[in-house]
Amino acid sequence: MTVKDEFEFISKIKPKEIFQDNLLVGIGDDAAIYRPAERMEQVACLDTMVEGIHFLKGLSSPYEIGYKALAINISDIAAMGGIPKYYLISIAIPNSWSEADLYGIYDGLNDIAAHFRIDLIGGDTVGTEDKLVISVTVLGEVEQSKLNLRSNAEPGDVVFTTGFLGDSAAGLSILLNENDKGNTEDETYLINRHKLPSPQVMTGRLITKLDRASLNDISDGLASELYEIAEASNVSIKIDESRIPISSALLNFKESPYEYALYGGEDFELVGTTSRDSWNILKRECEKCSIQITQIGEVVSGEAKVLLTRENETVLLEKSGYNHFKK
Ligand SMILES: Nc1ncnc2c1ncn2[C@@H]1O[C@H](COP(=O)(O)OP(=O)(O)O)[C@@H](O)[C@H]1O
Ligand SMILES: Cc1ncc(C[n+]2csc(CCOP(=O)(O)OP(=O)(O)O)c2C)c(N)n1
Ligand SMILES: [Mg+2]
Ligand SMILES: [Mg+2]
Ligand SMILES: [Mg+2]
Repeated sequence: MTVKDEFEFISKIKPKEIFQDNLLVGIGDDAAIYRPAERMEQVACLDTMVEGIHFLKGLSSPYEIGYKALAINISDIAAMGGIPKYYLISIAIPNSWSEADLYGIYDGLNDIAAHFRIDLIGGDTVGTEDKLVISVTVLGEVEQSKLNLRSNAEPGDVVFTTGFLGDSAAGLSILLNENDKGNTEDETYLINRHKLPSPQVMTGRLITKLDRASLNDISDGLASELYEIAEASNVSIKIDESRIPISSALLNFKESPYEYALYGGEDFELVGTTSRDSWNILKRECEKCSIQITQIGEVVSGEAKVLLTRENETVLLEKSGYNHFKK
């Protein structure tokens, strides 16, 4: 690794500002200690990004890699309706990465951490011979008995999603396939949707206030996330393709954008279900906060499956999406 001194490196990446009052011991001892808030459940998640699998060094800057590594984890906390509070980083660094690259990664981490007011409380730094690997753990809190589980869907529910879907996959396709990348405003928008996701914490918090909701963040693609909800809840989900929210940039990029929206992944938007009454409340609350949220279908009783209506024809949606071991 190109870091000259592990201890100097750690002292340089130690945050200058602490956001959470309940942090008792941060970076600098054997482990961090924080005091959990009363009447809240603790929520924890970990996702890893691997060079060559989740990003390519030539196509994403260190800043973007750091930013996304934390964003995708905050997104999992959002999918539990939680408030992200603390994070830990494990980073394995090969020789081909310079010290400046590493500080770039931490600049990206710091920016999104400051936005959500979450504190870096620890981690681990090791050298490796091959590719850079960055693992992030995020810890957060959510109100007791208000858990937005994948198993919470019930027949009669409205199926909804936030934001636009498919943009990230289109951005990746531009990055991988086009010689002149990001020449137009649309291309720049799509590439940024891929590199700098916006975890939907505020929407997750609004959903936590509802009586009951099932919720997932979209990392592997809409189809895959819907199947997870259908299987965990043992219900059928019916969606209408024409209701899937597609950005004008994606429409301009691709005549048939739905493949990206259904199977592309890495949107880091939320998809979920809730009762019709709660949906009306949620829609109003989102409108007040200028959050885009769209009904795309409904839950019906029946075996665990996902049905797609396309031009008046209803078909079984292919259970496909990103899978690390099926290429
Ligand atoms: N290697 C592992 N060891 C233990 N638990 C794991 C491992 N990989 C995934 N999990 C757990 O399996 C569940 C599903 O993981 P994953 O599909 O990666 O979720 P997500 O798509 O929301 O990031 C989560 O509860 C996660 O913590
Ligand atoms: C170079 C490159 N190739 C392909 C992809 C696409 N890709 C990689 S991982 C992934 C799915 C999400 O990652 P995963 O590790 O499965 O996240 P999780 O579901 O655990 O949140 C996708 C769509 C990419 N981002 N970069
Ligand atoms: Mg995961
Ligand atoms: Mg998830
Ligand atoms: Mg995830």
